[in-house]
Parts: sequence; C-alpha cells; structure tokens
Amino acid sequence: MPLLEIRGLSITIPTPKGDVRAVRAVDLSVERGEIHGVIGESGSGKTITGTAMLGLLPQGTKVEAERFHFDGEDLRQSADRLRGNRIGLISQDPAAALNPVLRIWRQMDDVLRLHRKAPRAERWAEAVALLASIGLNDPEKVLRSYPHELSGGMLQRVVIAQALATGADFLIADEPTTALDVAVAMQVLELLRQLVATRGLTVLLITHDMDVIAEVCDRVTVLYHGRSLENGPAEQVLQRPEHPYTRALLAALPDAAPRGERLATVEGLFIDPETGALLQGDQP
Ligand SMILES: Nc1ncnc2c1ncn2[C@@H]1O[C@H](COP(=O)(O)OP(=O)(O)OP(=O)(O)O)[C@@H](O)[C@H]1O
Repeated sequence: MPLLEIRGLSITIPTPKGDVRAVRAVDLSVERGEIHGVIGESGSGKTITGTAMLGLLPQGTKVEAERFHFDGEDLRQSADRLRGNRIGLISQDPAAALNPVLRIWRQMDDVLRLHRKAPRAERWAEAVALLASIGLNDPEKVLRSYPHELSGGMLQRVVIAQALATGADFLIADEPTTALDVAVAMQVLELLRQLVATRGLTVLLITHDMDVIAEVCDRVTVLYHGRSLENGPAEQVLQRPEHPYTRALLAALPDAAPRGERLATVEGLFIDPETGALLQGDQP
C-alpha cells in the first residue's frame, strides 16, 4: 500500500467572488522511502494539494476525493493530528518558518519538549546531535544563534531538523530550494536524499524546476490546471514523456527556461475543463 494515496482529488475554495476550483482531478501515489516530485507551472495546484494534506486550507474549503489517505488514514479527518507528528512541512522561505526574536535552541526545544519527556540536558544533547547529523558545523553555536545570524542554507537545515525532531517520517518540501543559490540548493537536495537513505524518510517535493526533479526525484507527477496528467519514474517522464503537455513543457525548456528558472507556460495547448482532453489552440 502506498504511504500517500490520493485519487480524484478536487478542492473548491470559497472566495468573495465565488468558488474557485483550485484542484480538479489529482491522482498522486507516493511509496515509502521515495522522493516524489510534483511538477507543474504556476497555478497548477501543487501548493494547494500539499496544504490540503496538512489540513491547513481556508475555512469552508471543500475537499472531495475518491481516496485521500496517508498510511491508511483519511486525511480529511486525520490531517490535524498527523501534521507536526508524522507529516512535516519544509517551505520555500525558512526565515518565515522561524521566529526572528527567539534563539534557534528555544525553537528546537519547543518541538523537543512536546515530543520527548526528557530533561533539559538530554534535549540539548539531542538538538546538538540532530543539527550535527544534518551537516551543521558547530551545532552548539547554531543553537545559541538568532535566525538572522544564519545563512539561508543553514536556516533551511534548521527547519528540516525541526521537522525531524517531531518524529515526522513524511516531509512535504514546497519549493525548498527556490530561495537558495544554486550551490547551496544542491547541498540541501543532497541532504534530503541522505535522509531518505538513512532515516527511511519519504519526501513529496513540490517544484517548478525540472533540474530539481532530475537531480533527486525517484518518481514524478505532472500537474496542469489542477489535474495530474502523468506520473512515473523521473527518468522516464523526463526522457520519454507520454502526455503531449509534458512533451511540450520539456521541448520548451532549453531555450525558454535556463537552469533553475520558472517553467514557461506552454502556449497553444489547453485542457478542456469538461472532458479533461488536451486540445490545441487558445484557452476559451
Ligand atoms: N486561498 C485561495 N483562495 C482562492 N484561490 C486560491 C487560493 N489559493 C490558491 N488558489 C488558486 O488555486 C490554484 C492553484 O494554486 P496553487 O498555489 O496550488 O498553485 P501552484 O501550482 O502551487 O503555483 P505556484 O508554483 O505559483 O506556487 C490557482 O488558480 C490559485 O489562484
């Protein structure tokens, strides 16, 4: 059984201007111990799908699905309990995920106290070991620092350590390297890969960057306008895409989008909202 199993997901968000159908028909199946990429251009529904798994959608949002399960539990009922216990979030901006006026230790300890009933000295030792294990030099100094004293790459590692401290075994990483420069981004991706190998972690990696998919993902699901179009081993989808949209996306890449840049919108193709068919021409 896959760890995450989503079939026929549809998400409708109420807004003052009426309902927005943010996700129409997403299938997503993530096996234990894999890094599963979710790729698609801006507005394709990547973040909303992740937010739904965390149970953090705006009030009144309608989440419908044939199946929306994490480890056999329906996320529509269990998301609040699983978030921060089994499911962790790594977002694009680590500085925003941390409190600027508290030292890293206080923020790590808030998590450790909640999850372990150990004395302070043991929690400190655990925080030191955790930070060291994710490649931070001088972890004691890091723990005594405020967020602004650390670089973006270090902060992203702290956020990952915090998620691990909760005991999470599934990380939703939403554009985790977008705000980092290329060399640091590669190190963070390498760290995720190591954690999958050493801790049996499973990662859902949301990105608009084909290079990120090629670099670390085992499998990938392609989203477009709130629909999943295809999925498969990353190498296969990148080298032999089946869906015309994915082919168009990849064909448009070398000239239109240099390394690391946002996916271009593929012109001249659209999906019929009624039938789901991919059609040529301009969107009506
Ligand atoms: N709070 C909200 N209220 C209304 N509509 C929303 C809300 N959040 C997202 N949407 C809409 O849902 C759709 C999917 O958005 P989502 O943020 O999931 O896309 P994305 O693929 O993550 O894009 P990006 O790469 O730009 O982050 C978009 O059309 C967006 O406008």
